[in-house]
Amino acid sequence: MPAPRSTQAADTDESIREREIGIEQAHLDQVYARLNEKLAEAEFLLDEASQKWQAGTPGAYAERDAQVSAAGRHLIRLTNEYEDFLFGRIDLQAPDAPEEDGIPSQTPLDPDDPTIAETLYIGRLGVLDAEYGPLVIDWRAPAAAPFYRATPVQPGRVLRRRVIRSRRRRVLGVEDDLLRPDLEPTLDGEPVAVVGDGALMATLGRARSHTMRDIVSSIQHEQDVVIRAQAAGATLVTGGPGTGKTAVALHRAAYLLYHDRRKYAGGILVVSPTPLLVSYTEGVLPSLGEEGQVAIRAIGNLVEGVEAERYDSPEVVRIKGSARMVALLRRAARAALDRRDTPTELRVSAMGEVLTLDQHALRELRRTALNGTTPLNLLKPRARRLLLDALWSRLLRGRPAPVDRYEREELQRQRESFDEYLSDDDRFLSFLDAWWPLLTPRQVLGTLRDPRRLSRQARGALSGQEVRLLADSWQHLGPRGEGALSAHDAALLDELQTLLGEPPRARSREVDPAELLTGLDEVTTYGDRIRRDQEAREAARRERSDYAHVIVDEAQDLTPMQWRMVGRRARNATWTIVGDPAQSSWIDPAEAAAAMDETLGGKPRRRFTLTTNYRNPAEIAEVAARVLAQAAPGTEAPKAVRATGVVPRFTAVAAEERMGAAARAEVERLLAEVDGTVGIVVPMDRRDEAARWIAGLGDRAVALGSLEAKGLEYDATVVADPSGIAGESEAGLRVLYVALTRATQRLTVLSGPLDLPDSAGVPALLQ
Ligand SMILES: Nc1ncnc2c1ncn2[C@@H]1O[C@H](COP(=O)(O)OP(=O)(O)OP(=O)(O)O)[C@@H](O)[C@H]1O
Repeated sequence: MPAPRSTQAADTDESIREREIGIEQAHLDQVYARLNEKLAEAEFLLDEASQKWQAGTPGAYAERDAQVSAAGRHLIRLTNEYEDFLFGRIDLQAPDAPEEDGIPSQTPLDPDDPTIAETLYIGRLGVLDAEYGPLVIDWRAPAAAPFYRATPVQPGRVLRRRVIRSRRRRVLGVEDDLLRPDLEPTLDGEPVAVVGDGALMATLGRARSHTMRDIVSSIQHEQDVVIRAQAAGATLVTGGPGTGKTAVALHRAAYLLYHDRRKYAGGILVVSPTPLLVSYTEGVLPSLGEEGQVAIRAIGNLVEGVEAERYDSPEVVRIKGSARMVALLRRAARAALDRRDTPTELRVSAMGEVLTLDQHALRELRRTALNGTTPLNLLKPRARRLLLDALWSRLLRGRPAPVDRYEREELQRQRESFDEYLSDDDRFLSFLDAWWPLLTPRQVLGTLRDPRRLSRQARGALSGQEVRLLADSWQHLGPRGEGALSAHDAALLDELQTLLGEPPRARSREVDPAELLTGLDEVTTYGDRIRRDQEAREAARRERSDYAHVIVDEAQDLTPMQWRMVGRRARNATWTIVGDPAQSSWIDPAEAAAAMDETLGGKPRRRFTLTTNYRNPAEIAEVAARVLAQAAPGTEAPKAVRATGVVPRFTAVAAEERMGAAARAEVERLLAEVDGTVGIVVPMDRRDEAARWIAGLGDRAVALGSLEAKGLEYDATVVADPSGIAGESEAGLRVLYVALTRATQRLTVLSGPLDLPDSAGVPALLQ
């Protein structure tokens, strides 16, 4: 909160501002001079390393590559960070104790001393001057914490906090908060200057684009506590819309990497609900100097090779998401071994005899093989062994048992050559492949298109109506499961993958060392080197299935099946889980909460709540709260941090056919009123229609289905057909709450006759 301003007798506000900007400019110039030296150093290292190719030994190549890669990364970081590099300053009282383990004391020697004894600058990365003194402190370092944590109630040593706004190399402005105005702090014997109206409000008022910005210069106290919380077990964060959960989660990823890079080298996975939210948030981590170690994935794209392209109806989601699917899939996987062309008899000749296993015998063998929980594809060797045993018993049938050691040894030798002979026998081998086929998850899913088959696997788990809905949702799939899938299908595929196991892979080709050398020779330009480095990291990330830390955004929407899927990637991970039950579009939040609980197992949990809404002005938050009261009675809405004086507009059309024209007119009006983006949110089945309504209005305007709006925000939003959104499913009111909380400046609610608007155009749901 902005503190009262101290006055400076002789100077005008403007000249004080200019002078203070000049002071910060001088510091920034110093920082850039140092950064330039560092850049030159990184470039030199790159050059030097790339010239080492002549050294010729494998060791020299390895060393050269390591240097190229390290210097390249350093260079990327430096050039990335060149924008808006330095953003904060704190002026501190003298500490009561010296630093311990590099962490300065946060308590003052004398709380009533107005003298500023130390000044620290905070930026995106730490920069030391040539004498190793700190020119800029990394925002994640312990010494930077007071920049975020100090409040007038608990100022610690901070007398003045300054946010510095810069573009490229120019300081544009400063915004100060005086934490102890009662003391009238002094700097070098002069009263300290205080400029501006508070940095937070200036930030919140800025126009939004289609990508999220980092909040590194204005993280608030309660958010900072979460970002820096120790990552043991699971960190659970709840908070209403706009409280910064997504922003905090991403900054926490950057913080954890800074804090313990080695520990998190195993990678951090951020699970997001939609691809739209992934692309919206993707730029935040690079802006914080972190990207390589963090994978941000939509929940539907977590399974390698699967891109969720379809949406399921809420009724189908309810079935596919439920833990009841586990038993069904287990049965389906086993049943998939039996296909129309599965052989019903095995007939081979060995040792001069024809040996046969009939359908009954084969069925018994399969039952024995399936006993236990080993993944099916890994059971093929066991199936082979059981077949050989059974054939051997057939061969021995009627023969006398061996009587002495010599006969027993002879029999053993015969058995070995019997096994050897059949293991090479084409007939036996093609029988084995047909009788115990290696299955893919898609193949098993494909078998469930058949309602009769599905109904057999679903006995006791699903009702007849549920079986029909499920089978219908897969009718478009081909016989081997080929075709577009939904995010919920992806979780089923993942479950199947576990049930089936990875079929043994073809061995990778031996690499000719000469080929490697040619590859190195080709790496000539800086761009090549960086690209190769990035490709290698990308490949490593793709292969990764066990992360060191997993962050789940919009966790309230994960179904039990999705929790199982994410859990498989986090067996040894610590967690950060952020969400808001009042925004859940999953029909049974209690079942999902239980699934989360099971996934986390015995891991210790720490809970945090975020309470301030930084997105919606109070006027919009008030309208949303009316739906919250119905959607999640008893839930407290977060407190909006600002008001704009602009109340939401309610517009109603008398006939449904007029909805399109009215929506277009409203979007046009809002485009003229705000500088940034305008989103129109409609029920899921109207999103194509809505896209036509706003066709040609430019890329500042976007049409979204209700579920696609999750986590996103726009300068202005039109929520059309609110009762349509609320009626989409049993979770519809919560989805409407999400839709109503997307705007940073303006909101229009557009109703049709079915919304039963009153004379002021306010739909029944919001009256
Ligand atoms: N400390 C802050 N300083 C500046 N902006 C902030 C701060 N905290 C949050 N914001 C802004 O508020 C908006 C909402 O943040 P975010 O999307 O992280 O909230 P959320 O809790 O995830 O919301 P939802 O639950 O609706 O998805 C974003 O524009 C974010 O940049």
